[in-house]
Amino acid sequence: MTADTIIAADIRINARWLIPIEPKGIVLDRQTVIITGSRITAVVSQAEADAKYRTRETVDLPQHVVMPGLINLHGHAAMSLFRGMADDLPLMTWLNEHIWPAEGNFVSEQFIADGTQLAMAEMLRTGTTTFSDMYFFPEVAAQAAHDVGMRAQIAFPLLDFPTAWGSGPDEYLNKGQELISAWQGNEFISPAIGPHAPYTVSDGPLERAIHLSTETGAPVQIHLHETAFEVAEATEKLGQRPVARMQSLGLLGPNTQCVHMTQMNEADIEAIAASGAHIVHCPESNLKLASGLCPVQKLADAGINVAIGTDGAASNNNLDLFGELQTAAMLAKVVANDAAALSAHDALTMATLNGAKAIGRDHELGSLAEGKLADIIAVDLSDPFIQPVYDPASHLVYSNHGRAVSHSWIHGVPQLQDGRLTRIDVPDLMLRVDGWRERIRHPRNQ
Ligand SMILES: CSC[C@H]1O[C@@H](n2cnc3c(O)ncnc32)[C@H](O)[C@@H]1O
Ligand SMILES: [Zn+2]
Repeated sequence: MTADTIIAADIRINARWLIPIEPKGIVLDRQTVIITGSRITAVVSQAEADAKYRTRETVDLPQHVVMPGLINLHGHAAMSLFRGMADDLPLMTWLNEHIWPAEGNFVSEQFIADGTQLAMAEMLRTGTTTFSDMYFFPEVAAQAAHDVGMRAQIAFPLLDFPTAWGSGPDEYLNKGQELISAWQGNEFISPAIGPHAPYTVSDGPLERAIHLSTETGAPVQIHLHETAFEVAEATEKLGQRPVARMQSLGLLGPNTQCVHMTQMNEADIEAIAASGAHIVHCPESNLKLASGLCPVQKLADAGINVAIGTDGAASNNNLDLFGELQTAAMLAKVVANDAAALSAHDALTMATLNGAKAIGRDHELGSLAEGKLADIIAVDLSDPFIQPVYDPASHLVYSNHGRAVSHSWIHGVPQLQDGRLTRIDVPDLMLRVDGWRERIRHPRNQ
């Protein structure tokens, strides 16, 4: 090889193991990922990298598995400030008696800025590089994610009633339109439309949300079939199950992400499959609020794309997507009565490529391949809790927790180095978070 055949690049990551996600089920040994600017320009053996590439930086990860960054497809980031505030309650009691009153008292632009940063710190520490958010002041959340350099789908909220962010559907939709105009086409932030749920949004605003989605191409994300109560109440009051109502309104389609999806019958599954809508599975929130079970394997067998999300830290109570995968894989087996349901590799695909598909970005995110964006994580498998290593995919899902994530890059920019965040001032953030704890827990607010 002569000097002029040597290729110049920016970063070289030498990994002990590599899980590219595509092709599915593959684990490669001693591979190198080459990054040039924001993209992966090669995935080659370390010997080939030695011969062909010269980079300005080399990162040796001799005990690590390298894979695409995780995609947390459903959450309410700033609700991290309400973590542990109201536990052991069913959904409607949790919302009506605790969360909605607290949101009325505390949600403001500063609450969103600080809470979103807290959530991003946790997500980055545990391997997430792209997240989806549905919460108030989405313009503040979008700016917060952009400032840190995280990728995010930011869905503006749509409800029938007033909140800290607006007086009702007209204002939510007007402000939402502004959010879409401001961020559409941005490489980091994808604006989206977030009608809260069938029981909080009536037909008129839902139809306007569908129209806005068709007009702008912005995806819709909605909580749907979260609890048995939701389905029973809708059936009794409206004579229709929520999935059927969404189908007749025209909300189901390839640009729609349905979150939770418990209590599904055969007709619901058929309707979702035929529409091409995506499902976002949130197993830990479903378990903690005793909401119900999502039949993940059955949905996948029906050809539905199933992604995964943590939901907010007030109902989970963490944003560790590796922990969520463990729960998802374990639960899928019981629900399907089949220990082979949702294998470790299927679970990893759910948190990467399936998430990318749901937001329409699988051409550039969700796997490690030449030309894709350099959103990459490394997990250190050297600790006793994760040894010995026969199959790194098994450990990532069944033995790991996000605490073993050591490095991450988003758009080729390092976000986590040896477990330390590069773009968030954690001590300063903790002071602000503690200020919120004092305000929220002050006796006058009890
Ligand atoms: C439309 S802004 C988000 C709105 O949703 C509330 N919320 C948080 N978690 C859940 C959940 O699991 N189901 C339904 N609603 C949820 C949040 O508190 C905001 O008010
Ligand atoms: Zn939610």
